[in-house]
Order: sequence, then C-alpha cells, then structure tokens
Amino acid sequence: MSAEPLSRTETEHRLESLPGWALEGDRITRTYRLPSHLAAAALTMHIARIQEELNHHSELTLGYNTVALSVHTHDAGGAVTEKDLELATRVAAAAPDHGAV
Ligand SMILES: C[C@H](O)[C@H](O)[C@H]1CNC2=NC(N)=NC(=O)C2=N1
Repeated sequence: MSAEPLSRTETEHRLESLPGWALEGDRITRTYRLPSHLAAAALTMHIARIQEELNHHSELTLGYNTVALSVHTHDAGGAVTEKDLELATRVAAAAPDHGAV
C-alpha cells in the first residue's frame, strides 16, 4: 500500500466516507464513545490487534468510556497516507460491534 502523502483536499474527501473522523493538523482523528469502561477497553484491544495486523499504529487513548485515535504515517514524514485511511476504515468497521458511537 502506498505511503505517499495525500493532499489535504484528497484526505478531506476520503474522510467524508468515515463518519466522525477528522483531519486535525497532519493527523486523522476520531473519538469513540462506548457504553462502559470495559467496552472501551475491549475496543482498545481490538484496535491494537488491527494495528499489529496492518503494522500501522495510532496514538490510542483509553478513557473512562472513550477510545481516541490520532494517526499519521511516520515513514512518510508525518503525513496522512493510504495506510492511515486503511486503519481508519478497519476501525470504523469494528467499532459498532462494541457498541461504539
Ligand atoms: C518498522 C515498522 O514496520 C514501522 O516502524 C511501522 C510501524 N508502525 C507505523 N505506524 C505509523 N503510524 N506510521 C509508520 O510509519 C509506521 N511504521
């Protein structure tokens, strides 16, 4: 998968298909809200497994009932690439199974 930087315009266009995800500076971000702390912890572990599978890792923060992600591609000098969008897409597909909104 390409690690070429995406333009701001292209990134914002692609995020239209990822509800709740945003471009903040040079990262894409999302905060999920969960029904409980244990549901948030379970989603956090699920995301960690996805990240290991993709070999692509976000800043991943577990709160009381939230899971926050912030990611860009280090190997592209800290730009947003297809790898970040792939991770976001995989997480967006998994999150609802945990009751995340
Ligand atoms: C050596 C290893 O494959 C690289 O460091 C991977 C690990 N996870 C990564 N995660 C992110 N967000 N960006 C990277 O460039 C990256 N590179």
